[in-house]
Amino acid sequence: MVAVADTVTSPSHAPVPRFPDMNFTHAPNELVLDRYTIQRGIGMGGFGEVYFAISKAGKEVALKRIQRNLDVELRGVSHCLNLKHNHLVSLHDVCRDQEDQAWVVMEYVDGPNLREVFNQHDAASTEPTGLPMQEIKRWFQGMAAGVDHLHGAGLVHRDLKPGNLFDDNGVIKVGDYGLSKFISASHRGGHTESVGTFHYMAPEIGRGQYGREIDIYAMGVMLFEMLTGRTPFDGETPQEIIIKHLSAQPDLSSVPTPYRNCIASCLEKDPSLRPSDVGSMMAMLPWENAPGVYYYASTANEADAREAVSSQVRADNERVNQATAKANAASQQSPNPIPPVTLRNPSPEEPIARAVRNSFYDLNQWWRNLERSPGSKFVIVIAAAMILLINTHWLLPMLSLVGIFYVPYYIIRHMVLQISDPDTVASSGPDSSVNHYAQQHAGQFTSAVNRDLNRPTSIPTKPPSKAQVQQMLRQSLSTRSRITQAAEWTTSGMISLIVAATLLLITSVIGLRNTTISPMALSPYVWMACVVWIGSFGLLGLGKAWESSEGEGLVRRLTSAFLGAGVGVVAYLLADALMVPMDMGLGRDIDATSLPVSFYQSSGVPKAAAMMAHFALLFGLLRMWKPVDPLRRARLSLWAVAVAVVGEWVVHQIIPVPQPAGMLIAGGIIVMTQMSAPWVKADSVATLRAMKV
Ligand SMILES: Nc1ncnc2c1ncn2[C@@H]1O[C@H](COP(=O)(O)OP(=O)(O)OP(=O)(O)O)[C@@H](O)[C@H]1O
Repeated sequence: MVAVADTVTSPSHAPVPRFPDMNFTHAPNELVLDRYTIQRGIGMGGFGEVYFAISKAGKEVALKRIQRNLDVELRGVSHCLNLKHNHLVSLHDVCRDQEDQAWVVMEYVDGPNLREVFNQHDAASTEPTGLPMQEIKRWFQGMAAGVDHLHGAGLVHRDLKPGNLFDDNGVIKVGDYGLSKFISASHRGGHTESVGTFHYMAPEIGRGQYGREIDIYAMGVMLFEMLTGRTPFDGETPQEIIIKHLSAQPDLSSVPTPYRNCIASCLEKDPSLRPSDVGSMMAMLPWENAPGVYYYASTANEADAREAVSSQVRADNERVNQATAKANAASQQSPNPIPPVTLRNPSPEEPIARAVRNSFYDLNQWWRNLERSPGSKFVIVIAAAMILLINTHWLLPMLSLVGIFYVPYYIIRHMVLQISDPDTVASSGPDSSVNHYAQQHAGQFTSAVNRDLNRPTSIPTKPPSKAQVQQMLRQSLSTRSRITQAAEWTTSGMISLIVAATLLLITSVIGLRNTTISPMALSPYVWMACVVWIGSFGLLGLGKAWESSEGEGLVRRLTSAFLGAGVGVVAYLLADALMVPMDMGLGRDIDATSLPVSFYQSSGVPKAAAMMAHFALLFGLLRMWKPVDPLRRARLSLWAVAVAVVGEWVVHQIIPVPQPAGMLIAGGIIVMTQMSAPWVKADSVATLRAMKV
């Protein structure tokens, strides 16, 4: 053994040794595995020593030298090499040296691990306190994204704990995944195994069950620790801690209320009672998703998950996770399981977009792992730039062409999926806002119910009534900030703009199929599309403002009528500007001469007042805001469209407007608002009701 840490001549950017007193097997400047020069020892864990080393090409790596007596199945560990994710510490290689010593080569993470952050925080305070909320969110969301990716790939971490979470220049990364599975557990432990390791171990580990629920349990423990500065089950010895895991109930009194339900659920002794996946767990927290982060759901994205791993990995996981399958089968038979709130991304990523994204990711990974000197890398960049420049004459037109076809296809696909997706908690916006909705509804609902019933843990008795569920959902909606609401409104508005453009295309293609296309022929269609969009944008705004309560009917009708009047004015002005003939269809039902002069010209053409009155009556009479309510029964109800069209016809009998434009506008507004407005699917509500909270 050589004491190395204090004799290191490490590069200036290398961090200060964390364990200066430790004895490491390898000394600085020693070449291992024929290509890595040891710089210094970083630390020792349950599996062996970890070194900071530099490859021949100058790349920084962390080398884990597995303890000699451990029985390592390297073939198994190598499966983890397939996993690439922003929130996972990359495993570069797993190999043996000439002495048959096993090594794991991985990405070197410069920043501290969460254990070190906890220690620093503890040192600064006299009694245990939680980390700042922003930090908790950052660490936890990063961990969740990494663990979710592992689970999606069919892997269970098995050793989640603060020491395995790293802060890599602001990006939280999960390390050490998969290793414990391939290293014979019976040999693990050694002199470095600390009591700390046992704080995060789920009770079923003792029975040899290693489903992903053990990771959920560990995440629950860590969330508890981040919030309170203590672990839920503590003790002097491993045995004491294990007994508490097996039998004691966590004391959640020091945990802030919005997090209690989630933690209580994660710390259930019975794995089948825990959230079934990371997405369900995150949905129970009062947080929005980090931008661009989506979670696999237990059932929803299995197809995507399968794509993420090779068949070899799956075969291996099947073998290793048989115990998990048994546990899950048992859980299905167990009485009264709490159904997981599985809320999913409504539109699986478009295949071409995914392929492009993956290619960029692979390119990026290849570049980062490329063992070339900075000089040769520079030459490669210049060569690539030259090749691109020389080919711009055909590349640019081709890209534009792809854009012209691909962008509309992408948008339409996205919209169609939003409507047809059976399990969606729908939203008008991009995926992030869907997840946001899902989280708001599920997470805040459950915590709100518990708050309401003054019940901190999740031991249920009676499911809430439908009215209670609705009230809870509205309550949860009311907690959202104005800025969030405004952002959602704008997103809905953008979606409805696209729907309006699509409607314009469809109606004009049908309407003008036998006519020569001219600006004059096109103008009524453009006019209708504009009016429909303005009407639905206004309604979406009302819907957003009113979504958190049932509201007072008369006030809403009056407000809605005002909005209708505004739509009427805009319709009138636009018709004037676009020179749309406004006398079409007017004489069909009512003789123009019998119309009031203040509303109509002598030719029967409606004045602004007629348009205002018509749409005000329509909007007030039909309660047009109803199709925008996120708790409406169906996302797109054709009944609502039919009612709007018939209602408009009835109003037309009293205050005529051009037809069939009037009916098309009324129907169009209802179609567009329903397609663009967020919606909580009835089944999701039923699932929430079924939760015995
Ligand atoms: N990829 C890495 N980059 C930088 N430091 C690392 C890396 N992996 C591990 N370390 C550090 O090396 C030390 C030992 O890590 P190791 O994972 O072996 O032990 P552990 O997490 O304490 O225990 P266990 O082996 O039970 O997971 C820790 O201080 C850890 O922060």
